[in-house]
Amino acid sequence: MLQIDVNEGETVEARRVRVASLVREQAGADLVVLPELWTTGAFAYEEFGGGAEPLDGPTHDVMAKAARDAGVWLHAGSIPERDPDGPLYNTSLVFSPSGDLAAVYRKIHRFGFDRGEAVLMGAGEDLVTVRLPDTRLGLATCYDLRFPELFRGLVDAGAETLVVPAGWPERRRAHWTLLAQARAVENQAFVLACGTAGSHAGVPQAGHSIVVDPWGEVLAQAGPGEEVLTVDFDPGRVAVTRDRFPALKDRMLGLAPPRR
Ligand SMILES: NC(=O)CCC(=O)C(=O)O
Repeated sequence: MLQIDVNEGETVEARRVRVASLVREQAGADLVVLPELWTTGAFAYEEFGGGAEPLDGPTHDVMAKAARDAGVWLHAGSIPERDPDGPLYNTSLVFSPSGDLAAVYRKIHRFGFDRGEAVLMGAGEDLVTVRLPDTRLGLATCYDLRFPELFRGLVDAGAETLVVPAGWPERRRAHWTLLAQARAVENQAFVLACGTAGSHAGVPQAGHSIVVDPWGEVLAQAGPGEEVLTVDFDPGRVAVTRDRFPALKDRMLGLAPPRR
């Protein structure tokens, strides 16, 4: 996971080139993950319009090439997407090792309540999973981490590794670690939660990207600054955990609401 520093002292163009080179350095990895809105910064609301790009825009092109050059699956984090026929979206892109766009996920839960992303961007409507050779990824973005029903939907669709690019603020770092572990334990899945470092629009970022296993153990956690967090895990542990402790099979679906 590449925990990118999103300070304002760097242009979007320079950051794209720098991040592409970091991706290339990961040749030999199976999967590389980037954070949410790392081009503009997740809280740089004024930059969303100017920084927005179509799905086949410059970030797509640079990241497709980086994935191909490195020969890795690449979750390229998210971009502010300009849909020619609609609003902006906070959209994640996943590339195969041959550089093909394998999946697109538009963030479903927008952050900001009555301001920021919540009013500037449209809400995605579709759950997205991606088949990799050894696991199925389930895609979510940042604030989505607070909504367990989204993750249950991904698990029902076969997800075993839940990938959460984020731009999580330092102020709520305790929630970040707790929620990443909760989503892993309740879904008996790996959680790869990749945040940003630095500060933008006056919002210090939490960093502390985290990898949690299906038993809720933290396999690796980054510090506060820019960092490449490398972790080795066996995706087969999901099936073993679900088999030995089959709590997911005890779900009681369709419970009736209380009578009064
Ligand atoms: N970019 C985001 O979705 C921020 C989410 C956040 O700050 C929170 O859930 O807390």
